[in-house]
Amino acid sequence: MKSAITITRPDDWHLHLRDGDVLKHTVPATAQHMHRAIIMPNLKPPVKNAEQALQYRNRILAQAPQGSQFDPLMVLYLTDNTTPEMIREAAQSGHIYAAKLYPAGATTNSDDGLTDLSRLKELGEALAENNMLLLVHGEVTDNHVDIFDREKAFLDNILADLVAKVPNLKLVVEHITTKDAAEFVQSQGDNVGATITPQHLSYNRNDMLVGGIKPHFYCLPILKRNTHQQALQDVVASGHKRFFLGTDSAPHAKGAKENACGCAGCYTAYAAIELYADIFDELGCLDKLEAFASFNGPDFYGLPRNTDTITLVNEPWQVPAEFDFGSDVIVPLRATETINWKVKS
Ligand SMILES: NC(=O)N[C@@H](CC(=O)O)C(=O)O
Ligand SMILES: [Zn+2]
Ligand SMILES: [Zn+2]
Repeated sequence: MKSAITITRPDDWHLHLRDGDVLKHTVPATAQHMHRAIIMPNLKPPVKNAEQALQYRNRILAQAPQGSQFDPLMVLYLTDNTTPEMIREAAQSGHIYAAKLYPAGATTNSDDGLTDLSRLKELGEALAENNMLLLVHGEVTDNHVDIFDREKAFLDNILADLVAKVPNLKLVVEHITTKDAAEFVQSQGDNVGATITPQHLSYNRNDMLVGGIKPHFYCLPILKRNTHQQALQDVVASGHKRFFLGTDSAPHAKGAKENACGCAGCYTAYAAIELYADIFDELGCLDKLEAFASFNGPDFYGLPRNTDTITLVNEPWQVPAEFDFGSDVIVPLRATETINWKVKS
């Protein structure tokens, strides 16, 4: 068994930092080991234009630890009022790399998301022209579509068509959860990639539902059956270069998770790279960790790879039961459990 592994410094290509006082906690958690992170714009209210994105970026940078090189890569939230001109302005700002599609109603703070998906062609063309990516929360929201089928329905009914209509658009299917999504991305050309979270690699819906309902496993898209989990594990173990690290770390206060109507999202940023190292180790593919965490993301985005390294050592440690975020208490994924890998400081 390996006792240490040194990899190029990773980045997180899908992260929720939230806003306000919690930035004091969320920003250092990610900045401790990640150089860059794609910052999700689903605030209340959302980050809808370049000016709001740059202001949000400054609030994030104000909380980065002294001497940190942390670079928040900002994202525009697409609404029914987003115009190609707004996309151009965002591109010119120098800090906004992508726009995010939240089908209205699909997930946390998506109410202002796009309702008229026929506009995707026009918006996608504007993004491609400005060298920006489209990031998608890939689930349909139709009431009659079962929650476990919503990702596949989105690929079949919306995404396949968009890729065909705007083939030069770089597009990331975020936080994929199904064999269908893994196959969809593999079947596409170089402009379609995907992020995979620690929770979707580690768990399936039995973990969430057998023996009692466990709200800290509830995230969107929802955990699927074990055959889908297996397909995600297989694709990372294969080392496919269009799949990369995106934690989707999405903290919600303990009381909002342990609730009659609990919020969707798992908090993983406290140990992001360690969680993935644990999973890859268990899958017997630690040799694939560096590309997944540190090469595939920047290569897909067309950004330089990081040049420094981090070292992970095999030193088991126990995850706290809770993190104190000032006025909120956050229960992390794998609370009280043991993680085998630790970044050497
Ligand atoms: N993944 C989640 O379950 N929740 C995310 C939103 C999202 O990424 O869909 C959040 O912002 O809480
Ligand atoms: Zn999402
Ligand atoms: Zn997310």
